[in-house]
Amino acid sequence: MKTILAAYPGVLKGTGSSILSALQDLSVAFWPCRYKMEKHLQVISVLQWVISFLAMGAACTVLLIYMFCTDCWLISAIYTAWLIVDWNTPKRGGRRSSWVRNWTVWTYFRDYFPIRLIKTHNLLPSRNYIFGYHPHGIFCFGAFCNFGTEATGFTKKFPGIKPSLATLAGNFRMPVLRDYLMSGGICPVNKNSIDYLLSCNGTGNAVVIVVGGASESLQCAPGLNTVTLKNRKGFVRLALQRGSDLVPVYSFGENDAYKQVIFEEGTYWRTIQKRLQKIIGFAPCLFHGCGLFFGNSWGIVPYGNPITTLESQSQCQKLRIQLRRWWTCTTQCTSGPCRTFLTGTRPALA
Ligand SMILES: CCCCCCCC/C=C\CCCCCCCC(=O)SCCNC(=O)CCNC(=O)[C@H](O)C(C)(C)COP(=O)(O)OP(=O)(O)OC[C@H]1O[C@@H](n2cnc3c(N)ncnc32)[C@H](O)[C@@H]1OP(=O)(O)O
Ligand SMILES: CCCCCCCC/C=C\CCCCCCCC(=O)OC[C@@H](CO)OC(=O)CCCCCCC/C=C\CCCCCCCC
Repeated sequence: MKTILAAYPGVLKGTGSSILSALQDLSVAFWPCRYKMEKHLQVISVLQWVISFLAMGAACTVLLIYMFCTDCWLISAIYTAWLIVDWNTPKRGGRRSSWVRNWTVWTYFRDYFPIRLIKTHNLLPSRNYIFGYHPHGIFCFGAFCNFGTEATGFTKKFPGIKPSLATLAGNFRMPVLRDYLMSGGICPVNKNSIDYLLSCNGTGNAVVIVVGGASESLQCAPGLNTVTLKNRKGFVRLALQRGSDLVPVYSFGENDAYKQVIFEEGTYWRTIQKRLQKIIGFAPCLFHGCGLFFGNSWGIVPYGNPITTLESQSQCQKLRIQLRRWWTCTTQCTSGPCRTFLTGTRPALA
């Protein structure tokens, strides 16, 4: 504000200088309050989301069951009936709400880090896409903000493309959370849900898969860019089977949101973490961010480090040519890794 006011001193010379100094005093008086208010709103926006991520599913489930034991049992009964009727909606394209995706709270969420989405190539609404997103980080802030909301302007940058961020199917068994997730266009990450979007939902679909998944979140720490990709071929197989294009997406800074105690492979705690992850689906990461009131204290508020998400060129054109050669060679060989590939249906290579 001061810079703008100072930019016009020539215009307000003489009698105007007292007005200018009064305006500058006024702006100084209000400016820190406005700036602080913005920062507080940003922290609250991120904190409410992290608490929702961690506790909304469990909390709503407990509340629904508890309400059955109160005078409000009818509300629980009606919602439960709705849940049964609506059970498969998440796997059938969900229920996206542009109103929820455009909530102002997501702009404060974006500005906290800040999160930026950089477009490098156009995408065609006549095609379907699988975005391979990396890295997971702890809570996939970049994936959620860019593809679960309109805060970074996805629809403006990619007109005609509908992003569907894929997350663990277990989330869609949680009352209220399932509806909240679907409003952001978020869908289950299982095969039949992705298949539906790529083959029964028209074109212009972009299914965003955080390829490394929960196991990749166990590898994240500030400054590290470890991705879990080696044995992950399912998303490629799906793209080939459905004739969709693959788009690599990388979020620089995603791993800088929290600090994590990373246990060495083979140690007792690492084994416990991986076993738990297999059982419960999500990764029991030992992480911390900063506190709510004191900057140097520990808490679940992420560190405000920039997250820059880069959407790269659709790789399918190159991939198609390579795979055409690979497919030709595999159909002539009957042993080795090719057999694995041969068991899949023939990719729809154009
Ligand atoms: C405006 C709305 C506001 C709402 C706000 C609400 C509050 C916030 C609350 C809530 C969170 C919001 C959401 C944030 C974002 C979260 C992001 C995630 O959830 S990342 C986890 C999902 N990504 C994966 O699991 C990747 C791996 N999965 C896949 O690629 C696909 O599932 C698929 C079908 C392509 C897998 O194909 P294949 O079965 O051939 O598997 P192959 O590519 O060989 O990879 C094997 C790995 O994939 C896992 N996998 C396979 N199917 C899976 C499935 N259905 N679910 C989970 N993992 C699966 C396996 O466990 C294995 O992982 P192993 O190596 O053991 O750690
Ligand atoms: C101020 C209030 C804060 C509320 C804190 C409640 C604590 C709840 C503890 C554990 C529940 C965590 C539920 C996580 C739900 C995950 C939903 C999801 O979709 O995750 C996606 C998944 C794959 O992408 O993401 C991850 O796996 C990344 C890690 C998620 C962070 C989980 C951190 C849990 C930390 C410790 C858990 C301790 C072990 C819990 C055992 C539970 C036994 C049933």
